[in-house]
Amino acid sequence: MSENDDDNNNSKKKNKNDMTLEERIASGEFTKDASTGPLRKVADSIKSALPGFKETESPIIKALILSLTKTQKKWKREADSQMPVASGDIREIAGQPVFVPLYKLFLAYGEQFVLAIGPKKFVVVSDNKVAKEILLHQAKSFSKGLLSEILDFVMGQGLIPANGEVWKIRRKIIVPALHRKYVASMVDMFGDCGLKGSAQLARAEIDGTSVEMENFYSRLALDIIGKAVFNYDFDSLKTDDPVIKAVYTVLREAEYRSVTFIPYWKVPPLSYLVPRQRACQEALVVVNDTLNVLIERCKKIVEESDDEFVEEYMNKEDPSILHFLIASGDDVTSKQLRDDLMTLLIAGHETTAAVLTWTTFLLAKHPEVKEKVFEEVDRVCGDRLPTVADMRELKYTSRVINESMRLYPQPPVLIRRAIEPVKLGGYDIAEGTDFFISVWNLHRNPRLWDKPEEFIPERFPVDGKAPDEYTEDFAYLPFGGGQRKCIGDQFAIFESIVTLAMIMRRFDFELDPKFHPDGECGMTTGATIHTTTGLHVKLKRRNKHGGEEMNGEYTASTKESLPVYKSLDELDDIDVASGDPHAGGSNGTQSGKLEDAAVSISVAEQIVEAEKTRAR
Ligand code: HEM
Repeated sequence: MSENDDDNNNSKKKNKNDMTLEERIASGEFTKDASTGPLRKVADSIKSALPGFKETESPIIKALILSLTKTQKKWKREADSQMPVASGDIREIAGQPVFVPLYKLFLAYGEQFVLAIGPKKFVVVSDNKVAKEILLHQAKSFSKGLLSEILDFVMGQGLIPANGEVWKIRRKIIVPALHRKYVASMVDMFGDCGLKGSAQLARAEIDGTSVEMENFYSRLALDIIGKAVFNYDFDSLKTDDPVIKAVYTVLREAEYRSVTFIPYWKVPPLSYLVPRQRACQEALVVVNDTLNVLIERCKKIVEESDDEFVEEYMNKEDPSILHFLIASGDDVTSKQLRDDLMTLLIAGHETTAAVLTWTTFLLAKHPEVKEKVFEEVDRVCGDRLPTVADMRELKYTSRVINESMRLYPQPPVLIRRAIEPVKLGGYDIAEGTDFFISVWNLHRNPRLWDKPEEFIPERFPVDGKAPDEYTEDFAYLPFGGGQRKCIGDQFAIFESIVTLAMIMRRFDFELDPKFHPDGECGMTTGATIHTTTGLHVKLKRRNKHGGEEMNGEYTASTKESLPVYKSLDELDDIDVASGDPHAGGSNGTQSGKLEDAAVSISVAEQIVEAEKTRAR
């Protein structure tokens, strides 16, 4: 090859490197038939080498062309029985939320294709019938695969990553804990937390400052799930304590690992040498210490109580899932119990926070929908906290949440691995194949949805059944489907309805143009979809129908000098060196707070030391 050829190739490569994924799809790079392309090229070059070849009488040339055409057709038939392959390099999916390029590739390749990134291969599924096969009919042939590997450090054998017998046994034990009476009792707790949250928002409204709602919902959901799972009051709306910091460090690490392609943390020295890995290990110690103390405390209470364990058992003072599990006589190691609690904490926290964030974003962008929600919450809830009975009446609000989960599913992709050979959508699949079921693609597939990109809560009529995987034939999977379906779906829906109703009963809101000049907030992903900018809204008190009681509550709460909470990033600056777990202002005497949080504090102090060393 001459130097000129080299230069030409380089410049071609450079141009390709500069192209966006859309331009590369449009250029046909991905859709060219790789199996027949070379033969077509040979046939074409013979034809162009013989300008008058149509007229040629040469039987040899004719036979050659005929033979090439036949082989080309045979190869094409064979290629059609293979799944299309989108091969590329990591550029196609790095640096952006993974579900975005997967959607573009789905439009180019169809509803089932292989994504080959370097040595890794995944089958990407955007077809509801295939999703139904994987999740429902052939569920036993699939494990959580990569997800189990990614989440092992934090969830161990918890319900989300567990497989086989462990999963079967734990699911049977945990599901009864979320019984009807439990979920109903949680509605009151959601209301109490919503009230605290509203007070926080009222303060910002009076001050005229905008509120970053993604942070707000994350903290509110953490407070709720802490109480619901192990009766621990994080009180994160008011304080920034070391346990909260540790929980967020672990959560962020779980998200980071789920989007990082090279699992360097598996290399033993790196898990200690890389600062973020060391911080994660230390945070895990804090979280585990806290969980151990909670487990021991709960065991003691159960031992001392003479409650009889019956179906739908619930302790009035402590209705938590942990209390149910211990009272049920669940004979399990502390490690397994910790894995279960940690899994419930993570599963129930960021998901609900993300649903509330994106619902608020969509409502801010659609004032006509917002007005309808205002009308409904005013009419149904009046000036009292929402009740379980209201859940059936707040129909339009529910549909708004249903539609928000269609446009922004949390998580946007489900992960599976075939543990034996399977047949799917006419293709033979080998054991060990990894799958991405793109819920994002399913929820926006133009074959399955009318105007898929538009926010139309009315697509799910209020007088019809609430949409789920069965009403929509697996085209709608906000909580997954089949045997691994979410166990907290009802809990999460009620939590979202109550929180939204409480906030919207009290406040109107719009995007703060200072932070969202283009009306957008960007997307980035870990396990759930986050915004890139935060969700900054300006609040305006609603007093159209506000009765005395609510106005009273509003004034009383705003009199208290509530601290405006830190952003999640600012958690890194929290001063835990003082050893005061409630340095943010709380006196640490609320129900459920650990008296002996000192166990964690000493470890937290070490974290601070480690960070200081790192900063130096
Ligand atoms: C809006 C909030 C929530 C959303 C969108 C959501 C979504 C999901 C999805 C899609 C799955 C299936 C994952 C898969 O098939 O790979 C799942 C599983 C699970 N979810 Fe949720 N979830 C939410 C809230 C909760 C809550 C509040 C809890 C607990 C209190 C919870 C506990 C779980 C557990 C334990 C599993 C694993 C079930 C199993 O594999 O057997 N989730 N969730």
